[in-house]
Amino acid sequence: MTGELSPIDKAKFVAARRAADFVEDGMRVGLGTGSTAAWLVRCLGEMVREDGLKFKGVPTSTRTAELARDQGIEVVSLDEARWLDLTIDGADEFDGDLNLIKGGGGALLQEKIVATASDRMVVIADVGKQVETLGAFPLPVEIVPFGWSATQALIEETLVSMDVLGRDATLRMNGEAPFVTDEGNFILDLHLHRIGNPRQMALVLNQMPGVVENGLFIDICDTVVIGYGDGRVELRDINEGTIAHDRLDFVESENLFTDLSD
Ligand SMILES: O=C[C@H](O)[C@H](O)[C@H](O)COP(=O)(O)O
Repeated sequence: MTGELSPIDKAKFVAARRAADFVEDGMRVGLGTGSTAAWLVRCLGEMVREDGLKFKGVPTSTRTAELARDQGIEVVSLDEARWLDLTIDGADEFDGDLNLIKGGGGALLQEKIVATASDRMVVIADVGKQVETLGAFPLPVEIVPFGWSATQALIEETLVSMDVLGRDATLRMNGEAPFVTDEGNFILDLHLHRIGNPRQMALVLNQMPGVVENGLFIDICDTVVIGYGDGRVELRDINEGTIAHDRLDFVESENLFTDLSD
């Protein structure tokens, strides 16, 4: 069964499985969105059902909320939890300073609010998400629908003077209609290729009237769990660098892996 899954899926799985061990009884935990975070939610569901793990999960999207409930996880809102011990989420890119691009799945706004309300953010990612400089992945920016093309024009104009290689901002579509986020907004994907100064970019974007939030997560992530297709995982901490190398035994975890991928 494991042989039918791609190395990238295995890498996502092992990162998620390793990070699930950070969750302890009684914690309030932010649950990310995306394919890697979905592995995490399934792993945690298994731990709730099989091992009696007890924690409250705060989802970062309606789809994560649905999956978490299906898995038997107790789901509460951020307003009920107020403050979280931990958030575990995926990323589209991470750099050497553990700064991130997120929002490929359109959930960046709730993800940033939840991660910022947490004592610790752990990112789970396959090694292909690691980059020297952020920006090859188009940067998602959540904008209000009103006057969206004026916001698009303002962003493109502003990018001309910044340390980026591209300036196209394309409206994300869902078939024939604009993609709409859980908060009822649109997404512009900025094709920058290289973001020389992510901190400055994040500040400049968030100062524009139509912009709600951008997908740059600066100084938010504390730890990255990097998964490899052969089962290896590396834990990298913002202060201490690499803190552990592990390997998940696919033979031992094959049942879990098989059950979860159904
Ligand atoms: O909006 C989506 C999120 O930021 C995801 O965490 C990110 O796009 C990574 O997703 P995936 O794990 O599917 O690559």
